[in-house]
Amino acid sequence: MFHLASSLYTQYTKREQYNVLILGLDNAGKTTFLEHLKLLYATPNETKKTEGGPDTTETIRSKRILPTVGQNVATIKYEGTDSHQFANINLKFWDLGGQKSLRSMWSRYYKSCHGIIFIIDSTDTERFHECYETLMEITHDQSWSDENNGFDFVNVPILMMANKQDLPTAVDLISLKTGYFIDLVSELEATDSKLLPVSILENQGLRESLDWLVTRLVYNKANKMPQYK
Ligand SMILES: Nc1nc2c(ncn2[C@@H]2O[C@H](COP(=O)(O)OP(=O)(O)OP(=O)(O)O)[C@@H](O)[C@H]2O)c(=O)[nH]1
Ligand SMILES: [Mg+2]
Repeated sequence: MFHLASSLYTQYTKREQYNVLILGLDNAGKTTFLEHLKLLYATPNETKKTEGGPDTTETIRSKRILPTVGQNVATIKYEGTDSHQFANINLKFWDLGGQKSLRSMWSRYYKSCHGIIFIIDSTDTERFHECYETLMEITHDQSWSDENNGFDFVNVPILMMANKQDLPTAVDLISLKTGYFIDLVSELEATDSKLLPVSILENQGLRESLDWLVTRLVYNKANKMPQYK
């Protein structure tokens, strides 16, 4: 009885926290994305920002973002587009360096993550195959295997963001799905995944992307319990 009461108390007074990894090749836009999120959403210790908020695009453009060596971490208070849905959720993001020599470090974070955001530079057609191979390595990594649960494959939702859609050379979503990434779409069929077009720099599609991810994180709770903070 005490356990039941205490777990109900926790559920109603604490926020759920989900850990999300931001992965992708170097120059995809991962750190730019994290910087945008920090401007778009309040942090757990802040109150809600003023109506309208800062102009994220101009603020981000004025920042000099260097290639990441190591990690950037930030936690935000999630607010869905529909404010009644999914209240009391924190998202903790890890933005990891995407250079080839740094990718072997990613798997250390898989066990503790609840979801993955994989960012693709939609203009970098020469490296689409590398994107595909990198995603396949992530989903088949042995760190996911868990004898207790019988998993030997990725068991968290994967949101792929086809970034830099503001540029004229960007490949659009349909062409990506039916052309360059057709194998990817069929390989990931059984996985909880989605490919969405975005422009991080222009702040296009970011809230919608997070809404999809949060819905899936909550749906996957039975496999990966959130932390309560
Ligand atoms: N045009 C355009 N440029 C973008 C967009 N998002 C990011 N960039 C640019 O892409 C470049 C790389 O961005 P980063 O955020 O540093 O990329 P990263 O994925 O963190 O790279 P690593 O840290 O090396 O793994 C920067 O010059 C950004 O301004 C976008 O939506 N549109
Ligand atoms: Mg970076």
